[in-house]
Amino acid sequence: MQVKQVMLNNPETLYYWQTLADAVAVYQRQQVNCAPVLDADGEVVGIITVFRLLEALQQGATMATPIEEVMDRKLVCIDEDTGFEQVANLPIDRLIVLNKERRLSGVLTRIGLINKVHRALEKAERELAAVLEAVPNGIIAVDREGKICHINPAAARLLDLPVAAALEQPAATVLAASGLSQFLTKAAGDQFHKARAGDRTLAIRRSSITREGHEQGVVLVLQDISELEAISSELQVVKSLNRQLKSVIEACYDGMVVIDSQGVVLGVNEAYGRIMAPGAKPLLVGHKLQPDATLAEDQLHQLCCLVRDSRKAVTVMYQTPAGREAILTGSPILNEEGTVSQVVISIRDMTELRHLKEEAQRAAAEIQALRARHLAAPEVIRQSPAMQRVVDQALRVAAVDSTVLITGESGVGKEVIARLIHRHSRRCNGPFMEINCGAIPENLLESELFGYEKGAFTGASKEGKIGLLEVADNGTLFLDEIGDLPLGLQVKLLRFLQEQEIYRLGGRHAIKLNVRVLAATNKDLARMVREKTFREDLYYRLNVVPIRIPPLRERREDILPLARHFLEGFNNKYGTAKRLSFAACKVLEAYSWPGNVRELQNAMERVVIMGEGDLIQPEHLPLEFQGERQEAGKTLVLRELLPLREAREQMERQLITMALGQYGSLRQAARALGVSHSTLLRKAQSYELVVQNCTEAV
Ligand SMILES: Nc1ncnc2c1ncn2[C@@H]1O[C@H](COP(=O)(O)OP(=O)(O)OP(=O)(O)O)[C@@H](O)[C@H]1O
Repeated sequence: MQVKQVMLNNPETLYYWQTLADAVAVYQRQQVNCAPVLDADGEVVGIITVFRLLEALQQGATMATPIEEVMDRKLVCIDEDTGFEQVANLPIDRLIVLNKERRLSGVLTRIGLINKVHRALEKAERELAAVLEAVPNGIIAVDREGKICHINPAAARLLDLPVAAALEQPAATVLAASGLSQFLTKAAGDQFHKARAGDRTLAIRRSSITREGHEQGVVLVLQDISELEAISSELQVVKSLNRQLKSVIEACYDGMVVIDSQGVVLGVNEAYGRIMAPGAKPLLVGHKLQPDATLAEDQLHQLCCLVRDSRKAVTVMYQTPAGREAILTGSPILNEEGTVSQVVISIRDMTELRHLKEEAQRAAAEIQALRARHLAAPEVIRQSPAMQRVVDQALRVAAVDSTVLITGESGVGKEVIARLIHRHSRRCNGPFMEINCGAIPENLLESELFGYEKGAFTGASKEGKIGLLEVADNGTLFLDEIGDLPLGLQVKLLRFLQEQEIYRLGGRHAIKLNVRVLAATNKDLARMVREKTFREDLYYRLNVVPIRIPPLRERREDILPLARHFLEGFNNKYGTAKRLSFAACKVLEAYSWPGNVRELQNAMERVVIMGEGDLIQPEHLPLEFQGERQEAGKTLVLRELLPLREAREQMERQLITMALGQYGSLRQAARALGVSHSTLLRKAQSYELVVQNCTEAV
């Protein structure tokens, strides 16, 4: 055979020879013991070892001899398809590569093999390095000894150190500087962890590199999530703000609609439907407002246009088809260019608000009335037949719903009787309201009684006010000092008594009520009618049932029971134990009591507070009592200037009362007064006095 050349395992070195002897010499010189054999075309046709070659040559072998026959036993045969990776770890020195016909196609020594593997690995490594450099995540590979065997630029950047300073360094030390060494240990597991490194937030994941179940190293993947975190927290804030805004709008008692510049509804709450279009199809987000769709929608559309054009907040009033009154305020939201990007419309239901206010006022007034009623339980103390008659009358009249006019001097107990009537009437569970017509200026009195609508007059409260008549609905209104009611109001009161309905000041709607009116006066209303200072029609309307309470001096039997009643009350109040001496009782009984029961009540309180000792003597009583005692029987006491006719009437009334009280008989009394029996009877009748033993009620 003609062997032209032998290629040694070192591919860079080619040796040419003419004879086999040359080849053998090359082998020996290179100190190798095997080599491929190439044919004349340069194709590797076999492998041959030095010793086997010599041996085979000696035995006359040719290149056609099967390879197994000349193969060194230490060699392993592989075919061309077997990968380098699979044989790289085999404990062999030589590798023979066969072609398909199982003929030798090449040979690799360990060095050549490793070189080849290395080259492949280096290529793969270069490709991997390029990939690792390109990825934005930081990657740190740590070998079995715990040293960093790879760190990509992203990781070096995140840890703020040069790649060279980290490579081959103990990973625990390098990562300790950034506080990340804990993630090297198995305890960190293979899930993501969040950690701070400098001013960054990192997501870290640890992966083990294992071979045959043993950990060979660790790879840490680092990701900078600072921006992500910031964006995510911003997103959270925006989401939560959005949620808050939605719930605020929804929780609003007022209606709210947000509309964009094109008239498309961006948001609407439930209150909108309740106020503007109850029961109608709801206004939906995304709906474009149409000018002529519904009244409510048309209103929104118009308001939106007004706000868009003026770029200012606009307020309009709107009356819903159901008769509700609403105030709509549209406010613009301007964008950076200064044009209106959205319009926020708030809708306030004034009807509801007004009703609520009235309800609250009524409730407050009723509470006050209830309290007053419970606090002032009218215990009517009486001993005299005259007062007993008054009480009987009151109880009788309580059962019917008529108007009552209670007359009598100041402090006789008119209010007490009024309360008694209310308490025993069907209305006793309703309010008892009272007003002193003489204590309130005329202009105020009207609004107090009838109430007023908002803006009815200058200075009126914006929301309007409910009047006492309305508060007293289903109850009783006690008009004290009715004689002081101005003429203008007398007309209004009369109208109310006839119609049982009122108009508030500035109001156009009649309000139906169910109120019983009790009136009281210490004035002579009949005379006022004559003098045209009190309306006759009202007088007769009020005077349906008249009750006259006699002054205390005309019912002296009541003085001591009342005095003891008040004394007991004040003893309880002030923790005293005062009682009246016989002499003091006589003084009290003799006194004329111009201030009536109220004066007696005040006197008892003064004595309890000021008097010394428990037994009240005449000297403990107010000075005017003593003076009158001395003067009593001699002269008539006048305390104030009054018209002669009134003085004469008072005097006559007193004298007739005294005479009747003293003699008990009309004739004897007439004789004592020096008038005829019929004159006395006529006068007693005109003064509405009771004449006992002679006639019944006069
Ligand atoms: N018969 C009575 N029994 C118990 N207390 C009485 C009686 N009469 C009057 N009083 C008390 O005397 C005081 C005055 O009574 P009241 O206010 O009813 O009189 P009035 O006639 O309405 O007075 P005015 O004309 O000033 O309005 C009240 O404190 C009342 O409680």
